Amino acid sequence: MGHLLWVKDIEKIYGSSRNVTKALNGLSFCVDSGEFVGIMGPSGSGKTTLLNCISAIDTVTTGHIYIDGTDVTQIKPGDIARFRREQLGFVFQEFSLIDSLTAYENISLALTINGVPYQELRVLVAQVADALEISGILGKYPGELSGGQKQRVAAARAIVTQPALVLADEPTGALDSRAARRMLESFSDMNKRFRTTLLMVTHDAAAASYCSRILFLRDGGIFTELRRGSLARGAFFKKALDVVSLMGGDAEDAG
Ligand SMILES: Nc1ncnc2c1ncn2[C@@H]1O[C@H](COP(=O)(O)OP(=O)(O)OP(=O)(O)O)[C@@H](O)[C@H]1O
Repeated sequence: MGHLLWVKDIEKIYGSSRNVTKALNGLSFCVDSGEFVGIMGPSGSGKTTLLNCISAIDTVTTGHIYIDGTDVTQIKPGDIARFRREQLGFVFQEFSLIDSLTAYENISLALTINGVPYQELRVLVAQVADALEISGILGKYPGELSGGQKQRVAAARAIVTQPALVLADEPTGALDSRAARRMLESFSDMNKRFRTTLLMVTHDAAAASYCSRILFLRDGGIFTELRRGSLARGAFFKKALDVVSLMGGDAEDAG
């Protein structure tokens, strides 16, 4: 099949006969291994619904979603948690770290659950901590970290299991612009260094300009897509802004 993620003709309909919302409307696209793909689109265009369907948090009404050849829509309920733990990494706007665990423990938790031997676990955590420049704060608790540090710990936790795909939903939404930039540089670095495949929902064209490709959703379908190619980030940002304004959004915020 060749593609790491293949979203094939999905529809997601919420509600019953009198109050129906088609959140996703015949949506199809592919992501290759090693891509860093941004998802943009106005509020209500289906971005979160899409991430929820890809991660089997929600079910599609029709269609199929393949991750590394496995049809997510056909996974038995009892196998979903394991599939998520082994194949996916998540980064959310609100960090979702466990406050009673140190940064090190937060990052290594999934490895412990997966039964990774202690020595191997130490090496894996050290490697991602180094890449995300958080080696010096691994002993701290989330309450002792800045927003940007917390988000880099969350990113380390997402990639330490070497998942097929990392899903990020507004990962810079709660960060100031400097911390956001650093986080996005970390994502870019993770993408290049570990060949991590990333799918990132964002309202922010500047954040999306770190991606190699941006998919623009409207009314639950693909409005258009942009490829960065050899463009400098600034030029890609301008192209993304043009699409945002064409879609009727605001220059700073497509939502
Ligand atoms: N649980 C639900 N029940 C009914 N309708 C829903 C539900 N979740 C989402 N929707 C509807 O589906 C559509 C897509 O919503 P979704 O949250 O995916 O959009 P979004 O692009 O992520 O928006 P935002 O940028 O505001 O987060 C919207 O019209 C929304 O009202």
